[in-house]
Amino acid sequence: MRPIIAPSVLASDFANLQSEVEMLNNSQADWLHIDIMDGRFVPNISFGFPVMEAIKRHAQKPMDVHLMIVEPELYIERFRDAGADTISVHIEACTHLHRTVQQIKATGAKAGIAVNPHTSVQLLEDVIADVDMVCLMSVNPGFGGQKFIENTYRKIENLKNLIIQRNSQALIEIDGGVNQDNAPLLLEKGADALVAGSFVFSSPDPLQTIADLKAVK
Ligand SMILES: O=C(CO)[C@@H](O)[C@H](O)COP(=O)(O)O
Ligand SMILES: [Co+2]
Repeated sequence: MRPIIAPSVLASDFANLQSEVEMLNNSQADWLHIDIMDGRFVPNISFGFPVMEAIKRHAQKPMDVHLMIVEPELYIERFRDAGADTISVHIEACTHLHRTVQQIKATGAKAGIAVNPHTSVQLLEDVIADVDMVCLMSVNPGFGGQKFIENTYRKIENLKNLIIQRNSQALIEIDGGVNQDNAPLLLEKGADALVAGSFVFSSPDPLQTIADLKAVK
């Protein structure tokens, strides 16, 4: 199976957001990855609802929204209204994770759980059957352009085993430092979806870079 490619709009040129989104529409990207940072869960602030709605007005592909915010349960419906197709919340930010997953699904969005590099995937044991996706962070969240953490390969294996054991349909998404060099092994270990920000938008030809990632086996 060819990977799902989800370029992260965080790395795009915000002064030319419409043309960046149109480039993604014309590319082989499957999803638009939307990074929401609140300056509390992570030490950075990205953008909020008005920008997301502006992206949605031009996007012709599903929006994969990665919430790096505390108390995400307060904003799930608003992110859905702003155009989210998948909403991922961090396990580290949710006291009542099971409830928040049900809340996301009740909006009609797909539910994802994002997991920081230090967090064991075993903590997902009792919720994995309920989710559509697990977003494994392969950098510490908060910034684009960071170095990929190698331990991610082992975590994919552990997560894949858990998904099989629990008869879950969850997709495995890898987020942070993804490039053409690490993509083959990520897919071999069991990744389904690859987020790529700086690798795509800093490349001389983003359309070709996305096509090259899509072609990785
Ligand atoms: O969630 C995050 C960072 O917190 C990511 O989605 C990054 O935005 C991916 O960017 P690169 O590491 O590919 O530059
Ligand atoms: Co992200």
